[in-house]
Order: sequence, then structure tokens, then C-alpha cells
Amino acid sequence: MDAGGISDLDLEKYDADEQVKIICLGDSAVGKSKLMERFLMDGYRPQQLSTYALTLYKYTTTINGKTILVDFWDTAGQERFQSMHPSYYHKSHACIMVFDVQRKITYKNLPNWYKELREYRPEIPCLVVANKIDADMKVTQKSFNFAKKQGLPFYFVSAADGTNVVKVFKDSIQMALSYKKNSNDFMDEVMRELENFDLESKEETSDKEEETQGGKPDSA
Ligand SMILES: Nc1nc2c(ncn2[C@@H]2O[C@H](COP(=O)(O)OP(=O)(O)OP(=O)(O)O)[C@@H](O)[C@H]2O)c(=O)[nH]1
Ligand SMILES: [Mg+2]
Repeated sequence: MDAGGISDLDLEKYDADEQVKIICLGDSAVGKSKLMERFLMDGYRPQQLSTYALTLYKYTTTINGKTILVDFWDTAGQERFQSMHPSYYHKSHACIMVFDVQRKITYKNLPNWYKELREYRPEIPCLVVANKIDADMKVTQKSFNFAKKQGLPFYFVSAADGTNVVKVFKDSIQMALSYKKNSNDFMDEVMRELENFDLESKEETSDKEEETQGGKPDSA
């Protein structure tokens, strides 16, 4: 990329109308990183080590004329870390939860991931993704009821051949945006009130300052 390209990106960043954070959850080796790579780089590299700890992918898009900055957070799965650090969930607006259709245990672990997610983010949209359908297309005939039971959107995808990948990520951005707009999540509400409170008290202080200044005789 040349220097011109970089400054264009920077400009876009500062002009962004909206910013959302989307996290990815699921057992190790279900394909979380491959899905991100497929969507963001439109590429798929079959050989790669497990995600070390945390990878942050920045993505910019335009929706209805608005520039949207998306932070996709990718981290390594449960086998090595057991559960995620709370900061991983902090202020996230949507979650993509992935399992591997070839390994039943990764599906069975979904309720554990979901429980942890809901402890930190009770209300954010969560998309359930069945990955690796390229390995055996017959799995799409099977029913995976977890998503239905929880009332969550469900997708059959393949990071390897790209099936439904763009759809999942675009949907997650839309859901994150509408969550951010209409959120009545209790903690978010509290945070917003605190932020407003902060602003109000600052305004009051500056009003008083103006009053005092206004009271002074005009030296001009
Ligand atoms: N056949 C097939 N293999 C896939 C697909 N997606 C990922 N894989 C393979 O599954 C393995 C794990 O993929 P990763 O993306 O590294 O998995 P991960 O969920 O990020 O794993 P951690 O970082 O350890 O949590 C790799 O060898 C990938 O090549 C897919 O759609 N189809
Ligand atoms: Mg990974």
C-alpha cells in the first residue's frame, strides 16, 4: 500500500459516523480466525497456528451514506484459556458464536459460551454459526436446535469456500448498529446516564463561570 492509501484510511477513520465492536466466540479450531480472514481479506490460508491471544481487525464500510468503523475482536478458544477476560466483552455490540459441524463437542459447548456471554452482555445480538459445511454438505440437513431454542439467528457457513461468510458478517454489523441505537441494556443505560451526568455537571460549571464573568464590569 502506498502512502496515499494510508492517509485515505486515516481520513476515513476520523470521519466515521459510528463505531461498533463485534466479538467472536467458540472453541479452539472451529474456524473463528479463518472466517474473519475470509471476510476481511477475502482470502483463506489453510495453514496457520492458533490465534495467540487477541487479534483486532479494523473494518470500514458505508451504510446508508454513513461511514461505519467496525472492530472485530478475535481471540483463541476455550481449550487454552477456559474463559475470556471481561474486557473482551466490554462494550461489545454483537457476538458471532462459532462451532465446527465436524466436531460435536464444539456444538455441545455452545451453552457454556452463551452463558458467559450473557453474564457480561445480557442483551447484545448473538449470531450462531455452523462452520466447515464444505467438509460434508449433508450436515445442512441436520438440525442444530440450540439457536432456535435461544431465539438466535443461525447460519451454515464455510470459511474454506466462502459460503454465507459475507452474509453473516454484514448481518452482524447491521445488528450491532441497531443494538447500539436502541439498546436498553441496563449497564449501557447506566453508562449513558453517567456520561450525560458528567456533561451536565461540566455545563453547569461553565454556566457559572460565564455568569461570574458577565457580572464583571466591561473593560472595553
Ligand atoms: N474444511 C474446513 N476447514 C476449516 C474451515 N475453517 C477453518 N478450517 C480449519 O480449521 C482449523 C482451525 O481454524 P482457525 O480459524 O485457526 O480456528 P480458530 O477458531 O481461530 O482457533 P483458535 O484461534 O485456536 O481459537 C484450520 O486448520 C483451518 O484451516 C472451513 O470452513 N472448512
Ligand atoms: Mg483463531
